Parts: sequence; C-alpha cells; structure tokens
Amino acid sequence: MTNAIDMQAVTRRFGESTALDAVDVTVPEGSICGLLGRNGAGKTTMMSIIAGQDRPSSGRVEVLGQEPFENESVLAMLSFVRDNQRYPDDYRLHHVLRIAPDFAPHWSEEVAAELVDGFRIPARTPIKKFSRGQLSSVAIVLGLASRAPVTLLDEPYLGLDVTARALFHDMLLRDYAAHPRTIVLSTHLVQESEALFDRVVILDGGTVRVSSEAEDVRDLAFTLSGATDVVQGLTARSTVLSTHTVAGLMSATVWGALDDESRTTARDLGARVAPASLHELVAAIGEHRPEPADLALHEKKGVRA
Ligand SMILES: Nc1ncnc2c1ncn2[C@@H]1O[C@H](COP(=O)(O)OP(=O)(O)OP(=O)(O)O)[C@@H](O)[C@H]1O
Repeated sequence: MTNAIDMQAVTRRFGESTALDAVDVTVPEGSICGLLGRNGAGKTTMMSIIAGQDRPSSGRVEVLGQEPFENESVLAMLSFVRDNQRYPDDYRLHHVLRIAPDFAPHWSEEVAAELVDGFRIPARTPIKKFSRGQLSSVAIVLGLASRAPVTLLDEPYLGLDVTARALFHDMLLRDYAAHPRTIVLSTHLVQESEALFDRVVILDGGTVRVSSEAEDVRDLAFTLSGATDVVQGLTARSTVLSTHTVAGLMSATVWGALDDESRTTARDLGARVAPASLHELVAAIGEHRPEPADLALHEKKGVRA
C-alpha cells in the first residue's frame, strides 16, 4: 500500500520548546486517520508541516511522494482546514464559494450545496460576524467539497451543534466511500469520531505514543476494575497508564494484554477486565508519565509510550 504521508524522524523546535520530537508517522493512501492527543501535544504543528505551511527543524516529510514545503504540485492536491481560518473583512459565503474551486481542481458543487443547506450557513451575514460553529461549518464545506487527495481537518468540530456534527460525519463517510482519499482529522471528541477512523495516531508532548490500525487499538491496553487491593496486586508489574479510585474501588488502564493466569485470578477475585476504548486510551496516555522501563516494553511491541 502506498503512503500518502510519510514522516521520518520529524522534529520541530520553537526556541527552547520541542513541539514534535523525532516523529515517525505514515498514513496510507485512501484512509481516514484520527490524530489525537492533549492540548499542546503537537497535532497542529504536525498538520502544518504536512500541509507545507511549516518546515521541520530536522527529519524528512513526504506527501504523495514529494516534500510539501513551497511545492506547488503537492499543494494543489492538498486541503488544510484549520480552526483559525481567516477571511477578508467584507467576505460573505458566496465569495468563498466562488473562489474555492480555483484552488481545488476536484471541487464538488453538490457536496458544498448539501452542506451549506444542512448547516444552515447564513448567506447575507459577513463571515467575520459568524458564530464559532458557523465558522467551523464554512471550514468543513471547504475541506469536504474540495475532495483533495490529501485533506487535513484540524479540530473541525469547534462550536458545532449535535445535528451539524452528525451531518459532517454522514457526508464525510458517504463522499469518502464514493471518492476515496486520504483524510487526517484531529479532534478532542474521541468517542464521537472513533467510528470514522481506519488509523489512529496518538501524540503526547510531541512524541508518537501510538500509531496503529484502528481495529488493533483494542489490543493495546485494557481496563481492570475492582477492589483497590485486587487491582493493585494484579497490575503491580504492569505499565499502569492511569488509575481512578472511588470508595475502595479502583479502575486502572493498563498497557499491553493481561495473561491468562491473571485474567482467571481477576475473575475469581471479582475484578472486571475489558479492552480499553480509544477514549480511555487517549485519556490514560495523556495522564501517564512514562518511565525508561516502560519504553523498552512498548518498543518491543512496536508502539512507543
Ligand atoms: N509558533 C509557535 N511558537 C512557539 N511555540 C509554538 C508555536 N506553535 C506551536 N507551539 C508550541 O508547540 C506545542 C504544540 O502545539 P500544537 O498547536 O501543535 O498542539 P495541538 O496538539 O494542536 O494542541 P491543541 O489540541 O490545544 O490545539 C505547544 O506547546 C505550543 O505552545
């Protein structure tokens, strides 16, 4: 399978701080990749580099086989929709819809029209007076109607109401099925968007913690719930990403798999074992501060934490 996006050892420093640290990420052509992680994890920085709007301090990035920075032929195949998109002061929706196809050779009038109608985007109000959700709606129209071979959607949900979010999901999946392309979507609404993803990348502090097929995510970690002493005993030698306690009960999100013996013991002691959901995994990785010993464990499994 060809990779639409290939990042090797990409580091981006801003002065003293490191926004991305030796990031290796590949996204196969024709997939939807969820880019997840806490505030400041490095998601926007990564997307800006993929979109050719920023350059790595070191490392290599290729989009559709070429370096994207200041590369017209890559930029023509790319749509990057970010949360702080700016428009000229006097712009109304029709101005945007009139010039957008000039920058998007695969532009779909039908997709744009259906979204504008479904989102109820005002036609007469200047865009600079739009609400937060209405601005997100315009950004989604641009991102999806462009049908760009590589589409980057950075936090497309900001301020969107529940009906609009459902419309966005529905249109994305419908149009993607008819016109497959590569989509990277960053979001904090993990539970709600989980079903969209073929691949998942979880960043934390500029480092890739997980880069995996979505269907394999359930094998990466488990949650163990029960009496605190039972959970602590069973996880004493495991990499515990996060714990939550209430009234003598503990729930732990633990990296890796529980061996059969521990699973039987857990059941006998009344503890419950379940695969960690993507939402639990993202939250737990955000809480966890890895120790050097953890790194060895995760590298063995091909996933770093
Ligand atoms: N131009 C810049 N100058 C200095 N620091 C920056 C710059 N851009 C990003 N950073 C820093 O890099 C880190 C990663 O920021 P980034 O915007 O990529 O995070 P994010 O994962 O998109 O966060 P959020 O979920 O809050 O949008 C942060 O610590 C941020 O402060």
